[in-house]
Amino acid sequence: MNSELVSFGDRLDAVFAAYGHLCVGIDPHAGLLARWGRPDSAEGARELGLRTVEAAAGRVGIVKPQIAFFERHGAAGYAALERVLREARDAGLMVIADVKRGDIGSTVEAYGEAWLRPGSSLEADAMTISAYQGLGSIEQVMSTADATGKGLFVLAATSNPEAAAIQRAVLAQSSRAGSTVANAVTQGVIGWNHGRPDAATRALGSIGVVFGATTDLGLAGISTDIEVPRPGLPVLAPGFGHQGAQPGELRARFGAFAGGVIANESRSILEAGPDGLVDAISRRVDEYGAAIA
Ligand SMILES: O=C(O)c1cc(=O)[nH]c(=O)n1[C@@H]1O[C@H](COP(=O)(O)O)[C@@H](O)[C@H]1O
Repeated sequence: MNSELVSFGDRLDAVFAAYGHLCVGIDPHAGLLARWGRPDSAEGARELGLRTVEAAAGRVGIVKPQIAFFERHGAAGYAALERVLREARDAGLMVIADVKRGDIGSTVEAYGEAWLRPGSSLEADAMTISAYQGLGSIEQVMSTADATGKGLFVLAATSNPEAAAIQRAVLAQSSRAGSTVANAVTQGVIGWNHGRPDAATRALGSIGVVFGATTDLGLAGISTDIEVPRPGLPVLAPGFGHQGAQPGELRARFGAFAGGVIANESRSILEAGPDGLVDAISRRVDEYGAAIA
């Protein structure tokens, strides 16, 4: 990594210190657009996104646009998304592009170029990614993220109940035989961060995992009372708010991982509508602040 580049993990650590752990999701569902009095179109999605960016800036540090809700409007949706991404980054927000990509290594690299390359019209600070094709398939993009100050969040133990059948399955082969899929992904990411040359000096790594806030991590084979070797593990945690998890449960649910948790709420905040957004965000900031203190 070039010596002047600030790693994603260091930037995230600074965001936590300045703004706390809340991440506002930008998910322009059709139902939310109706509630906002906006059309279910690319234009409506752009307006919801820009208004959310405006309300989030200076109050929270991170936003997570869910790309599916822009993609469903085709090319116009992508133009809307480009604008939202740019305005969010210009406003100083850290942006996690929720794209959940994954493929053979050479194709994953192309996804990395789209979402993480500095100067790309879709540039974000981090993206969500699936290691379903093997952790080896995302190694190159993990290296690229490290080298360019970007981050990745690898799906490990997601918030949807139907994920359990696959994510709790136990590996029969490999160096992690006997481990659940969820834990193998988690340990692989922890090991990657720990293996970076500057690991000992970093508070947080640049590669994180996704743990649903509604997920029983113990049942997924992930121990929350382990000592995580430096650097700490960034954890994108959706499932708060609409899906049922409450800010006050954060420490109990995440244990040793709590310090790295990015608590995402989308619908539960956006439901406040354009006029109630600032209040809804401010209230949650306080609740997570108390939960993490
Ligand atoms: O990667 C994600 O963000 C994600 C992972 C997961 O396990 N569960 C999950 O809900 N998500 C996303 O997080 C957001 C949750 O939205 P709300 O339930 O409205 O807060 C959606 O954009 C989901 O696609």
